[in-house]
Amino acid sequence: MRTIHLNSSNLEEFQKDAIPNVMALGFFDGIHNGHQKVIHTAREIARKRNLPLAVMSFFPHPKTVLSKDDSKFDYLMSLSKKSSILESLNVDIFYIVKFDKDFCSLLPEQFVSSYLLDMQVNHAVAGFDFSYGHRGAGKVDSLKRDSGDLIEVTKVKEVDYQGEKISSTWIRQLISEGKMEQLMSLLGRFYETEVYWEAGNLRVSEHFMLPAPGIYKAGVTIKGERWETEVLVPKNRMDVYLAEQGKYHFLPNEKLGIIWYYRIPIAKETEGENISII
Ligand SMILES: Cc1cc2nc3c(=O)[nH]c(=O)nc-3n(C[C@H](O)[C@H](O)[C@H](O)COP(=O)(O)O)c2cc1C
Ligand SMILES: Nc1ncnc2c1ncn2[C@@H]1O[C@H](COP(=O)(O)OP(=O)(O)OP(=O)(O)O)[C@@H](O)[C@H]1O
Repeated sequence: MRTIHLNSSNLEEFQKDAIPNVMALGFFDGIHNGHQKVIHTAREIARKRNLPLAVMSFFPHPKTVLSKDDSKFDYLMSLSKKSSILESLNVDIFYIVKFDKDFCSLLPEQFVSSYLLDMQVNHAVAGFDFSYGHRGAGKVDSLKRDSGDLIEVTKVKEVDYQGEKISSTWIRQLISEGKMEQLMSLLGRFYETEVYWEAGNLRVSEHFMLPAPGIYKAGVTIKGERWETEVLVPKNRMDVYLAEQGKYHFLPNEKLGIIWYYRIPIAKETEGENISII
């Protein structure tokens, strides 16, 4: 899979380089079951039309550019984690478009012309609520018209769970409430946080979330190895502590994956205490 960072200054070079493709569109933070439906639909069309499958996503998240509130945005995964999952879904080209003030002021037709038609998109696939162009004025139902009827469009119906739309926002909320056991139904897997060893602590990597403070049953993965243990998330939600952490010898900046299963209920009286499982 080729990963290409697109922006207004290198766009022309990649327009020249582009080949006819089928493209899935959206931010895809977490690559949940709704996102997977969009990507699988696009992959099926690409296979039938014997064209490469592209995914076009944006970075940073539109909300960090559009909203006045500059509080930290809770990404579910880093771009490299998103890239490795897209590769496992047999995506051929992953475009990451720089989402900045200039980009977000593009009119819908301008976005379709420069980022889809000029990038040789023959067939676009997006979910029912995908929006594009200034103020999100472009909707998936207007995409074919905005392309002058040159792009075939497939709209993916809402994928819901118990009647609610599966969304990255819902997943962020469940993680912040520590309801990790519910994520399998929305993500199709347990949520995994990347952490790294620094100066005697396991710190959360950028663009990953930690669950609410508490003690969790979790899987730990490092260099292909995996074992089950308990993991403490303290109130500062910056570091994590593995049960019997002292017995491991991690290298500086060594990365681990924490796969969260469920929060272990603890008796009320010990709630506030400095729980030591180390
Ligand atoms: C080229 C382009 C420009 C966009 N400009 C805006 C914008 O000015 N305002 C906006 O609210 N959304 C804009 N969006 C839509 C955002 O990508 C996002 O879908 C929208 O903010 C709704 O977010 P949601 O996924 O949380 O519903 C733009 C999208 C694209 C592809
Ligand atoms: N539950 C869903 N069912 C069908 N399509 C979806 C679903 N959720 C998102 N999509 C589609 O997947 C693509 C990526 O979605 P995107 O990440 O932009 O939105 P989201 O998952 O709703 O995230 P957020 O909650 O942050 O807005 C878009 O085309 C969107 O329409």
